[in-house]
Amino acid sequence: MKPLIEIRKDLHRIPELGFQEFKTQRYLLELISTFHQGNLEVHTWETGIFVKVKGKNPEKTIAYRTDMDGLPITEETGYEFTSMHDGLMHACGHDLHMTIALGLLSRFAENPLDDNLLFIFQPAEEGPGGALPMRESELFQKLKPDQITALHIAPEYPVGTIAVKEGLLFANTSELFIDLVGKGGHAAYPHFSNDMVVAASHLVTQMQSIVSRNIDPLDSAVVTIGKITGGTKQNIIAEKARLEGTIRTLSPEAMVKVKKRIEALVEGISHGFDCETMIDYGSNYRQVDNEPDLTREFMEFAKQQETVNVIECKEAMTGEDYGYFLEKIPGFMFWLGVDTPFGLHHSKLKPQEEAIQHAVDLLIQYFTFKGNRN
Ligand SMILES: CC(=O)N[C@@H](CCC[C@H](N)C(=O)O)C(=O)O
Repeated sequence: MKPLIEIRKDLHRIPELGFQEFKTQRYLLELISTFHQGNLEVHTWETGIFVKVKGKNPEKTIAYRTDMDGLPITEETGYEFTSMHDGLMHACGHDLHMTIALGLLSRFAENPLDDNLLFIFQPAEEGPGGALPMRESELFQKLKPDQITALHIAPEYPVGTIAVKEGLLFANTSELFIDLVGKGGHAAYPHFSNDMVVAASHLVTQMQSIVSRNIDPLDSAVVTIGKITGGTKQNIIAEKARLEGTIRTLSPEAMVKVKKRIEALVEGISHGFDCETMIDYGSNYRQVDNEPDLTREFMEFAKQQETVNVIECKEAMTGEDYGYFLEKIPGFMFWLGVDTPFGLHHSKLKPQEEAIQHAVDLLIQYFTFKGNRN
């Protein structure tokens, strides 16, 4: 097999958006077809893939899940293997996550464990969310694992460090799209128009009070508007404006509360500015809740590995639709240190590639510990 570092470069060159991971799927299938096939069962699902490695004497199935999609970001890493797809980039580490899965799969294809392993290559993590429909698919119901593991790269930790905690690791998320429609007109005659740039600006400012005034200070939430569009030209009053954002909370209850407040403020804007408003919550992800016993066992196991530094971290406001797998299957996710100054979703994100082999070595040990009975 090609060195893992080269595989990661190949995958890095071809980022694709959610449910459009056609080249990525083809690349993965071609590579997997070069692995020892005797113990493998390969199934495609939409642009994703399930690969079962049949165990020698299986009593259970242990799953490893990786995401597959990239982000709509124009890459600025300066890599010689930079994205070949204009405006798209693997800026959240899914190229590394997939490479780690391939490293594990090639190893266990040749040397199966007593138990079955299931590799889940999941599309559309960044949106609209592949985990829930994949989990609900007939295929998954047939292959259903007893335990599941996943990792996410962490720019802030050195290579060799993993960070994890029992219970809540990632937040509940909801996308947020708000459309405002008023009345356009000549910039010199504001009194004949109904300006949606002004209405949208008020709404953005008002929404800042939700976290500071409606959420218990000892709880936490995020309301971020990441994109505003509106209007057509500098001397035309904008008839339409659109806000695009995301909501993050540490409990499903707080998510309901934040949404209620947004709805009340949006209704206020539509009365106050005499405009039409529409709210769309896009895709919603369930919190990532690590099952305590398996997480503790994994942490204890990892601490015994000489090359691994284990940190007990705090929960983060990032989201992950992997939470939907954890809703039904006991398991956990952990952060993998990749030591880079630029954060997730940044156009200059350059994870240290040694982290790949580090994760593969750790997970070979861990799956062998969990899936062999001698
Ligand atoms: C790990 C990570 O960065 N995940 C994404 C998940 C996207 C959630 C959804 N599309 C949203 O924007 O709310 C994140 O942004 O946390």
